[in-house]
Amino acid sequence: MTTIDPKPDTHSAAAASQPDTIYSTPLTQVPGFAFDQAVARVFPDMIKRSVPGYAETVAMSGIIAGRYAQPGSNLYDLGCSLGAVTLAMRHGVRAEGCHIIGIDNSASMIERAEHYVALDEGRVPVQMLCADILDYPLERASVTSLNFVLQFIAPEQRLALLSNIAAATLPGGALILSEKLCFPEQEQRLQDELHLDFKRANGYSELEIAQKRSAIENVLIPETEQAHVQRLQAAGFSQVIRWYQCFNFVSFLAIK
Ligand SMILES: Nc1ncnc2c1ncn2[C@@H]1O[C@H](C[S@+](CC[C@H]([NH3+])C(=O)[O-])CC(=O)[O-])[C@@H](O)[C@H]1O
Ligand SMILES: O=C(O)C(=O)Cc1ccccc1
Repeated sequence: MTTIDPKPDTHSAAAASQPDTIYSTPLTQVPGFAFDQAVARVFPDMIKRSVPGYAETVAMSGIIAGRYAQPGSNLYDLGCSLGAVTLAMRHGVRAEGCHIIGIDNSASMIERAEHYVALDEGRVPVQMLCADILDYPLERASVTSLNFVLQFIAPEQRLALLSNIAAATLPGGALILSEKLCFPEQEQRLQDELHLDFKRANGYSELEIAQKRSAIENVLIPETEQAHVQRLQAAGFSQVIRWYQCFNFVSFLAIK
């Protein structure tokens, strides 16, 4: 029997991460959040402690890649950061002749991602590129991942990006879209509280939580589930399902 070996945690950055203390001391002015060197250094710890369900979306990207990868096609990890999804897809793919391309416009992220990919012993060729996903030409895509990335793209550019992805996707191909959601007022309060409790339980102080919140305001712009589903359909995907949700973080599977 062939078994899938997801391994993203031991193979990638997660094992070697430094603790996230970026917002632990009071800042006179909190700068807008950026994926710079300081963030890249602590990223595995930061995302694990900040995004409920992150490990599951990464691991299941490998499972989804196993089902949807087509022979001789490309798999894209757009906004790949340190390449966690890239490596999960690499260990999930069974089809022959596939290539995986990870793209991120943060040089600090790509530099580190290349290191983790070099340490990984996968059969499928992987390329890590420092580029803007808004103008990178995609082709012959069977599986594309946007794992908590669209939320950082200006809202007016989101439809064009998704339309480009859909146009480059082979019939029957898939897009995995993971996002922070927003909700009608009452549910928003409840989901926010649960997310805050998650951060507290992971050791973040009230100061860290408050300063991070201020840093991501107007940088991470969440939308409703309805807005995402409608836009995915408008972009050219014929079927959209929500396959996962943990508090205010969700993942959709869109099929062309
Ligand atoms: N226009 C752009 N072009 C390229 N990259 C971009 C752009 N805008 C933002 N990014 C990149 O998108 C990534 C978002 S993090 C993704 C986690 C990863 N997917 C993971 O599964 O570990 C999510 C988070 O931190 O919440 C960063 O590395 C940015 O540099
Ligand atoms: O920390 C938060 O509140 C988030 O919404 C998630 C996040 C995770 C990593 C970088 C920026 C935002």
